Amino acid sequence: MASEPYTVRWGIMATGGIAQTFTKDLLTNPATRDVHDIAHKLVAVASSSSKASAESFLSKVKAPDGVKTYGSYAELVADPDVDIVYVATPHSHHFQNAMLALEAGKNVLCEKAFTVTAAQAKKLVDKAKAKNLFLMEAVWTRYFPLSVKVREMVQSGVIGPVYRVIADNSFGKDAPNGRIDFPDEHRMVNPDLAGGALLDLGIYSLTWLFQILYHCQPESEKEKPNVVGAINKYTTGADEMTTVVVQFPKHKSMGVGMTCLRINTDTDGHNSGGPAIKIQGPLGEIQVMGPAFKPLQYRVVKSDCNGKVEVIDCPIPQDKERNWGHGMFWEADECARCLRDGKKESATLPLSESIVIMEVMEEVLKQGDVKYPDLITTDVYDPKSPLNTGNQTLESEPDIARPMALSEASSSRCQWHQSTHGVWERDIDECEEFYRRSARGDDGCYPLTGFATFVAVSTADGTDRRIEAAFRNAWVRLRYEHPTLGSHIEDKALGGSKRVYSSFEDASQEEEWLQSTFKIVHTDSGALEWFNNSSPTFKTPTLFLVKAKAELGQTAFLRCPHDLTDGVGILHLVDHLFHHAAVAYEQGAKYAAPRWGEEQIRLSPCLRLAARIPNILSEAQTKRLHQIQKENATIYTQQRLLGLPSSASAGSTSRIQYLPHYLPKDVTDLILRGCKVIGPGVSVTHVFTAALALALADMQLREDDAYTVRYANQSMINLRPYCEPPYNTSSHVAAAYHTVSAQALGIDLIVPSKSGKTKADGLPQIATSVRDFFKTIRPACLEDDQVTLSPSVFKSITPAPGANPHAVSDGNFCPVALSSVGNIDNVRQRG
Ligand SMILES: NC(=O)C1=CN([C@@H]2O[C@H](COP(=O)(O)OP(=O)(O)OC[C@H]3O[C@@H](n4cnc5c(N)ncnc54)[C@H](OP(=O)(O)O)[C@@H]3O)[C@@H](O)[C@H]2O)C=CC1
Ligand SMILES: O=C1OC[C@@H](O)[C@H](O)[C@H]1O
Repeated sequence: MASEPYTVRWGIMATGGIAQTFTKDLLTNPATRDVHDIAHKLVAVASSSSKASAESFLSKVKAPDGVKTYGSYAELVADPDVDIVYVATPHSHHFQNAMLALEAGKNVLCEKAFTVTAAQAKKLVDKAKAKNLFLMEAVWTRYFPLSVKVREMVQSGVIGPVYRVIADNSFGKDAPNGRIDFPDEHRMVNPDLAGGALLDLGIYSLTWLFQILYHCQPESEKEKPNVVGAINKYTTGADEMTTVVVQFPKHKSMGVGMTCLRINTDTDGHNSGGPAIKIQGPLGEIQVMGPAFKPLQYRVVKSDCNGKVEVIDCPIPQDKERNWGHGMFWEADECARCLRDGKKESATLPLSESIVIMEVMEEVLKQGDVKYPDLITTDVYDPKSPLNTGNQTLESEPDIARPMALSEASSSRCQWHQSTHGVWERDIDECEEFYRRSARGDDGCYPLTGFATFVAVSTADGTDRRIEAAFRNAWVRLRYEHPTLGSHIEDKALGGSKRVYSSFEDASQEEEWLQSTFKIVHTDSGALEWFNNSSPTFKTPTLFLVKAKAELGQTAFLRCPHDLTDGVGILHLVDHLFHHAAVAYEQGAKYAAPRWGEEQIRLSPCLRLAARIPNILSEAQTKRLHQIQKENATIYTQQRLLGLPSSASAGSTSRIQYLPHYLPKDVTDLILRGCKVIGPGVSVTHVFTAALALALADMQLREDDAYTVRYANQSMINLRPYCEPPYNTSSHVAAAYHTVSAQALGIDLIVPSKSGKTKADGLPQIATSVRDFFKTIRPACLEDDQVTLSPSVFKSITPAPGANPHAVSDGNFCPVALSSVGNIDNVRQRG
């Protein structure tokens, strides 16, 4: 009678996609793949989000009764019934999670990519050795009988010495507008989760290069490769297309490994394009049909075969009772046999080989300038890392969903914290990054300006000096009240950007700041003319007090980088400035100077934090984002779009020109009454947007026949009211708290024919459509999509690093938008 199989007791860490697939494989009957010497038992599963997730996981995988569920990874690794932990979290988490299990004395099977850096991989290996535990990277493909057979053929010299291996593992996820069809938060493209083509998919191309060119080298001749890599980066900063050349000079061999998120290895889904992997020797080649991670067929093409290609199918055995079989059970079987035989690593993928592969990937990412955040690249183990805890504390065991948990984790980097004495810093968010990258090269920043003109009532001697002194004091006070005005963005040493604020330690520092940011300007032209034609570029918030010879009044121009405030915010700041100036003017020499060093408590957080936007979208939100992006794509692509014809901008200078329009009260009243006549809820903004579209239609070239054009635009939404207190108040107006609507507005208009009407028409109907659109995008609450999707929307329109955001790709089309700050009376609260 055959002896009882050796049974391994598994603990599953995480409840995502691959954890389910793997566990379903574990639950298949080994006899269905002709395995009788070992068996698997599922004893526990843990979710870092909640115990409920672990419970729902069990029903999804149709687990037998009696499997334990945990709401934290820490509890799983402490379970004495677990022999081995399968780590099925994103790459970003592998080092901390695997270490958590090893430290607790558990054997570990860790999903690929093993870690984010080679140093992390080495630390795991050292820990496993020190604790005498089994550790293996879950590169399941290596354990396919197909892989075993191909390695055997190579080693037996069927095609002679292998000189070259070419392998590709690419996913066709190209999407409109330069996007890739994964939300930016998805682990495939999100740098916070170590996303990118190489670590996720390219690793399989490297698996083929390595299992043939490196693994099959005799031990005594093992040669690490030279590495050359090329990377195209995606807007998130992760790699979207990567090619790796590994060269083994002593063995006269080379491998080319490719991966991409825009094109498919297998164009038609039937492998008509040929093999994903070609293993080439002088006597022929072995072709492996893709996908590289789950190959089901290989072909042997001998140089003397006269067109007779040997084709071998290797289907994955199915457990008919469970109606399942994916191919991950073979790596699980390997773990079981190693544990049974007391082996601490798998000979099929030795740990030293996993480390060399990590070194290769790290080198390629370095050559391509892909950088991951410190939190996930550190090789210092921290059991309390949010990567281990999901930011839950075991004591309270809150049952919170993942989005908030991660938001907390990454938000810790977005929180202001003191870095050195008197200096505070925090990471920036997507909104700030958008404005930062949208700056034109010749401007210091993406500028935003608020200004107001005033007339001094007094003509007494010294009034002018008193006004100057009042504005100077008011400017200092404004910065003290809104210290973020004294901050700037800079690059972090290890990638990414941060906002930095330095307080003043003495009067000379305050004076130095005033010298560079408070400017009195005397001009012979008008103030606005000076602004349009002569105002200098600036990098940090600057106040220009302009005295125009020909004008009675003076004008204060407050200029800020747009990453630091928004349209509504700058008006509030101007309002506050004038309030302080009035008080300082009144008080004269008695006006109290601020006490620096205590203002930092008023530093404003980024929008993501102020509105408590989760870092990860829920499944439903992701779906909605996708849906909206699809709808937007049709809005922007299915019609001729309305813009300024190139002739309209002929002769214009590159400087933005501000043109004031003063409407007398009777005209304003007429417009307001007209809005009401059009329909309930129709506002000036709606009517002006409609009028803008019509004016543009009037400017289009007339053709013999009338034709349809589309006015398309995404409008700005003020999110300040939806931020948490106190960020919803005017105490935090030195912060960009607005967003671009997720949905695009698309309105079709008719450009009349040459012989038709003189003007395009339909204003009431267009204004009503604009009103309806604005209704749909107005956030109902903090949890509204417009708030939650805001970072994703900003990310999707952020220019790629190094790209010129102002380059016009279509000379005939220059989009036009109307930005409205609404009723200014709402802003003027301070008199
Ligand atoms: N071998 C293979 O064929 C495949 C391997 N993989 C690998 O498996 C790993 C996981 O991939 P996959 O299952 O597709 O990913 P999923 O996003 O579907 O699942 C990941 C799981 O990790 C846990 N997790 C913990 N922290 C986070 C976080 N901050 N963000 C997201 N998830 C978190 C979650 O489980 P919980 O909330 O329960 O803790 C989540 O469900 C990756 O390393 C990937 O490379 C993926 C697909 C195929
Ligand atoms: O390991 C993997 O293989 C299959 C892919 O679908 C997945 O993205 C990747 O993680």
